[in-house]
Amino acid sequence: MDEFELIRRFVDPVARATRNEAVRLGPGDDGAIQSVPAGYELVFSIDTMVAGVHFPNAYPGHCLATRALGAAVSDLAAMGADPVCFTLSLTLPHSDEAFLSSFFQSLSDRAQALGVALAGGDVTAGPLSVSVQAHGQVPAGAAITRGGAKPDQLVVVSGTLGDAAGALDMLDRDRPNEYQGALLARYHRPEPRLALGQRLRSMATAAVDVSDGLLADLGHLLVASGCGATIDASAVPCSDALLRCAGQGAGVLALTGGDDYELCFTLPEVQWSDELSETVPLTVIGRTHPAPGLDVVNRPPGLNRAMTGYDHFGGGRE
Ligand SMILES: Nc1ncnc2c1ncn2[C@@H]1O[C@H](COP(=O)(O)OP(=O)(O)O)[C@@H](O)[C@H]1O
Ligand SMILES: Cc1ncc(C[n+]2csc(CCOP(=O)(O)OP(=O)(O)O)c2C)c(N)n1
Ligand SMILES: [Mg+2]
Repeated sequence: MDEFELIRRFVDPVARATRNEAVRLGPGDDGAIQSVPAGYELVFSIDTMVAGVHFPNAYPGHCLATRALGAAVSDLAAMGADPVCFTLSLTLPHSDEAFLSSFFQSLSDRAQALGVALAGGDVTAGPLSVSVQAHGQVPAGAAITRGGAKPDQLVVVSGTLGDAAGALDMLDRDRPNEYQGALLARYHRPEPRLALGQRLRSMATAAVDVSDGLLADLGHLLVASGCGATIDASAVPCSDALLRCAGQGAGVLALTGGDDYELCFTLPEVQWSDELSETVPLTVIGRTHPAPGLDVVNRPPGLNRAMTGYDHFGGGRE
């Protein structure tokens, strides 16, 4: 199958199935055209996933599609944006039909569920990697950035942390038990917290999605905001599945493991209410303060000072 047949057979049907009215021109031209309503701003972000780095070298096409799209759209959630469309850059060692059908079928299903249209992309031959640029929109001025946290605000996280990192050493398991299966699902199928991000638009002062690890990503938020925080490690939410699979190791995974794509955000205390947890459970894990730095109390066994999260040039989890 040549490049153009691949586009005709696999890309075009997904573009048709996911099409929305904001995409005025989809795949087929030199560029795509997206209309942004008056009073809105475009939010966009690109993420690349490389075989052997972000996913195992032997990885089913359908898992790769859900993982790459979920991770990319998660950045829109962290900004409080409404998802609109995406472009896809695919580098493939060869045009394997079975792999491509599985990849594009799952891409189509997931894109429809997340409300993003495939607007364009690129296909090249080479070592397997996938880049997804996600586009969203927000009312002008309403995006949540990493830089708005102020001292004496709550530090909150969604869902549970450490699950996807807990799955790393079971990725090649044929028959996972129920708990291992739950962790693997978190790794293969990231769930961008879109509804939460949109809800937080008028409330959170800063937000980040947890891709590298909580300590690393919250650290980025604090540096951007020019303040510090103290968090209680024993308050960081871990799933039952992680506790059963990782035991004593769960605490370190929750603080330093990446790939969960939960949101971590700061909130003035007056904005806190239980009903914020409607779409996903939320947990207050600490509070910001004027002095820079991230302090962790009730540190779990095995957490050393240098561990924060994934660094591509620092040898993985530091
Ligand atoms: N090659 C690059 N060119 C321009 N900006 C970059 C590049 N790599 C990273 N950045 C920017 O640096 C910031 C941090 O990147 P990253 O850690 O990848 O963010 P995220 O976790 O949201 O994907 C982002 O704002 C991103 O746009
Ligand atoms: C097979 C495999 N999958 C996943 C990981 C863990 N991992 C790889 S990259 C990464 C960080 C997230 O990727 P990055 O490109 O930094 O995403 P971004 O922060 O830009 O969203 C993590 C936690 C691993 N070590 N091995
Ligand atoms: Mg990135």
